[in-house]
Amino acid sequence: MNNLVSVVGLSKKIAKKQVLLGVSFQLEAGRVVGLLGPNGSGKTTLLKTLMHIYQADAGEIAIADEPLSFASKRFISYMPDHNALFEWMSVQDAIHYYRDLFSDFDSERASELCSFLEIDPQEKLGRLSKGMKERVLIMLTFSRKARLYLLDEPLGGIDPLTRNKIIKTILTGLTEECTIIIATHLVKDVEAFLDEVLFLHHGKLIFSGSADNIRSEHGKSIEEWYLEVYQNA
Ligand SMILES: Nc1ncnc2c1ncn2[C@@H]1O[C@H](COP(=O)(O)OP(=O)(O)OP(=O)(O)O)[C@@H](O)[C@H]1O
Repeated sequence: MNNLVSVVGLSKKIAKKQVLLGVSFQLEAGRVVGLLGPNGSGKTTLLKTLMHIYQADAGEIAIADEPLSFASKRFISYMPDHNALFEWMSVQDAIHYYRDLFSDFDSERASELCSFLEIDPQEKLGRLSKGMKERVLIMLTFSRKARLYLLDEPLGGIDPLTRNKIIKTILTGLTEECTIIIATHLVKDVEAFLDEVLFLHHGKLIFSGSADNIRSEHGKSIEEWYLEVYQNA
């Protein structure tokens, strides 16, 4: 099977700090991938580089067999780790904003997700709690029919009920044509539904592999394996 994402030798410096160094990995379509690592390990920087917000200093990135360029954004749906929308907007305004920006935006799906996630489209974003803002962002992200979904800490600081709804939304968004990358340090919260993992440590990829192999070859949960790999890094 062809790779949907190919990253070879990716390096990136920010403000003279080497944030990513020689990162290489390949991902097939139809996978949920955990981009895991402690605070400051480079997860957000890697997602922003895949989203073409940051330019790599070195390395090659290809998405769906095309070298990464500004045009790649047409098939990448990105959920940032904070609300990047305007506080004065209503949810409905945000839906219209996304619909105008992205030709793959599915308004019917947005409406279904608003119902499922119990989002009131008339509500102003500035008045929503953190958990409700996360629901709005996940609704917008998965209302697009993208090939690659990049989610930055989608479960950080939210209650278990909201977390379950967000996880269900992520899993119903998975098709054979797309891949979902979830950046998080909350390994336990995501490990049950990951197909692959990437472990980042001080900007280097110190482990990549399939979740099934970790369980069968090493006889460990992903969290146990994560702790062991980082203790020895
Ligand atoms: N704009 C910036 N200016 C200076 N340093 C930066 C900037 N952005 C990131 N860094 C540094 O790069 C490193 C990696 O940051 P990054 O946000 O990618 O890590 P992360 O794994 O996503 O962390 P977290 O889990 O805390 O969100 C950190 O040491 C951070 O301080």
